[in-house]
Amino acid sequence: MLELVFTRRFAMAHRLIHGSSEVCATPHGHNEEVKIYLKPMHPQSLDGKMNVVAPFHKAKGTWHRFIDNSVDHAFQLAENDPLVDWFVQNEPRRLSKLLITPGDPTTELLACLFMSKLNNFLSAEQSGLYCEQIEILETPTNTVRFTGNPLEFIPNIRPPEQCWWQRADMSISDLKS
Ligand SMILES: Nc1nc2c(c(=O)[nH]1)N=C([C@H](O)[C@H](O)COP(=O)(O)OP(=O)(O)OP(=O)(O)O)CN2
Repeated sequence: MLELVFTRRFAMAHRLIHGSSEVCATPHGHNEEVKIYLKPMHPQSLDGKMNVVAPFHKAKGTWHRFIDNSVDHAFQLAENDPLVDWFVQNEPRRLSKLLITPGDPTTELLACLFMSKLNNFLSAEQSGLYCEQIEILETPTNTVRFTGNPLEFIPNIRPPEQCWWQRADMSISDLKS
């Protein structure tokens, strides 16, 4: 089976407030890498002319725009983190750079949210591709890999239309900014 694999880097900050790691309750940042593995929905042999599964720029274009313009330098916060309200009150112009998650923004959750978002992009573009696996390197020594249906792993607390990871747009929260 032929598979396309793309890697993108991004800077981020987050904090984990629900007790998994005391040091991570202080806002801190990482330079992370996200690696996506794309497969054709209907695999075919190469055609003897173009010989591509899909042109790279078509397969990765929207995803890389999302990572570069929305995710890069975003501050990832749990939706019940009091810092969200702080930004609403004090720096509303920065709300578009808050990435809001149902519970702590761990790398496990991000992997599931990102795969869901990516599959919405690929489906909306009728690319004929789907993301079969995703890896996020949070640090050089910690990686999370996910395969499967992300919606079975994401805490499901709101209707789909109120979940940014289920929309094929550039949003990273459901805040009104
Ligand atoms: N299961 C998870 N555990 C932790 C996560 C996570 O996303 N999922 N995240 C963190 C923190 O973000 C922390 O900053 C990174 O973890 P840590 O192991 O402290 O990172 P190091 O680079 O210091 O790793 P070393 O290889 O031990 O130097 C914590 N836990």
